[in-house]
Order: sequence, then structure tokens, then C-alpha cells
Amino acid sequence: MPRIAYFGPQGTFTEQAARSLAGDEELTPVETISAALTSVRKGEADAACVPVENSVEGPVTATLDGLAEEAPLVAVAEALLPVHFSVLAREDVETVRTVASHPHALAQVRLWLERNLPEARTVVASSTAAAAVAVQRGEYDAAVTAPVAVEHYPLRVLATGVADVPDARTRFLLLRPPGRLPEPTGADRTSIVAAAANRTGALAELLTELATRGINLTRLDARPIKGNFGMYRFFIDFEGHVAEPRIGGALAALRRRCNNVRFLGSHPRADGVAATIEPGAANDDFVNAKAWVDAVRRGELA
Ligand SMILES: O=C(O)C(=O)C[C@]1(C(=O)O)C=C[C@@H](O)C=C1
Repeated sequence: MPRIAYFGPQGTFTEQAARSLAGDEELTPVETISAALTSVRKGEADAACVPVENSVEGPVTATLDGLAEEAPLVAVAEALLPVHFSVLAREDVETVRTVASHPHALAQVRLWLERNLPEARTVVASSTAAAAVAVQRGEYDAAVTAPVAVEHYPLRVLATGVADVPDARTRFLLLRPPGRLPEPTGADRTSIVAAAANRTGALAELLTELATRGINLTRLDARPIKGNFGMYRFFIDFEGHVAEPRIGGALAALRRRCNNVRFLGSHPRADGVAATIEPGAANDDFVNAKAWVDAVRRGELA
């Protein structure tokens, strides 16, 4: 049976995302984001499900760095989950001296912890569910977890619906080795990572290739190229699908300007938001303009 390796253990937000994206695949928890990517690269799993972006804390850097290096993986689908947390503990609130969770989760409940558990020290765990496991083992007193975690780790529920920022969301990717791409839907996202040359205007040139084709960006993140102080690679997400002429044209131009571009996927957006189309930048405009140039070259039009 095909397998999806997800950032676990059981009871993470990522497991919920993987469930929503899985067809008949079996779900296998792994301890880290990097282990999920490695299991696909080694052929031990057919796909990996990992978090990529949170509306409060921003990029999930382990995912970005893991996609920029080693064998290419391509995002074929995404899930967007509302994020609010439960606080689980072995005993009562009075006994809580340590609270563990994933750094993204701790950052999303900082105010709540200051108000409700001001004496407690925060401790970083590899994931929200790993924090619950550590509480069960007696290593820490409380864990900030996904609401589903209590179904796997029967701890005391000290609080539910905990979130400093209402309506927080995390976006997750389903990644596979390069292969057949999902069909375009009109509400798609394309992702690339590019290492712009270290010279004046290099990043602006890349972004201009997108802007002049009327392509709307949805995310731009910089990550250091490790071992090269001061050098960065740029993760760029934008509306549209590589099958569309305007997106294909933009990717060709990026490749022309920068030989270090990696395609990270074109897939339907989980929020279903259709691509913004600027005047003169619809796919038909690109197709018709190319047909005109072809006719000019054949000497049929002027
Ligand atoms: O999937 C989980 O539960 C995680 O621990 C990861 C993660 C994240 O990386 O952002 C997922 C969603 C929440 O925003 C907090 C933590």
C-alpha cells in the first residue's frame, strides 16, 4: 500500500493535514520534518506531509531548507488548517512548572502562557505531539498540542481553544518525487527556490520577470545558503500553474537569468482563491500574442 510519511508522532496538526490529503495511502509518523523528506528520497515512503507556513510565525524553516537541498521533491497538494491549541498536563494547573511544545506552537501562545502560567518555563520539543509524549513520560508538566492530541495521549485538559491570534492558520504540503503534475484549476500556486546572483538588482530582476507578466506573489522568504555567509536563496510562491503560458514564460525567464532555480511544484490552492489576472496578462493574451508573432514570422501579418 502506498505510504505517506508525516511529521509526527500521532496527534500533530500535520497528521490531520495528511489525513485530509491522503487517498488510500497508509500514514506513517516520523519524528522530524527532515526524516519525512528523507523517507521519500530513499523510496521508503511515496509522499511526505510537512508544515510549510504559519500565519503568525511565518515559514517553517526545516521544510524550506529541506526542499532547497538534496534530491528534488515537488509539492502536489496543500492543506490549510485553522490552528488553536489545547494545553495538556498530567496534573492540575498549580503544579505546572514546565510547558513543552514545538517552537511555532509556543510562539502562538506566548501571551496566553504569560497570563495563565506565568511561573512556568517553556521547553522546545520536536513537535506538539512529541511534547505530549514527553509529558506522559514525566519529563515536563504540560504540553501545548493540537486538540486531537488528547485522543492519543490521555492527559488532563487544562485549556482548549488557546491562541493569541484568532484565525491563525498553518499551510501544509504533500511532497512527492518529480512526476506527473496536478492539472491546472485556475486557483493554483507555483513554488520555486532561486539563488539570485550576488550583484546589484539581481533579486529585483527575478521579481520583475513575474511582475511584468502580471503574476501575483503569495510568499517570499529568504534563507541563508549555509557555509556561505551573507548569501541567501529566495523561496518564491506565486499564483498560477506551470502549464499556463504566462507562468511557463516566467519560469523560462527566471531560468535564463539565474541557473540556480529549482521548481518546487504547481498545485491547487487549499483556499481556492482564483489567480488575479491583470489586463493583458491572461493566458489567452499570451497565446494570441505568440500566434501573432508566429504569423509575422511567416510573412502573413504585419
Ligand atoms: O504539526 C504539528 O503539530 C507541529 O508540531 C508543527 C506545527 C508548525 O510547524 O507550525 C504545525 C502547526 C502549528 O502551527 C504548530 C506547530
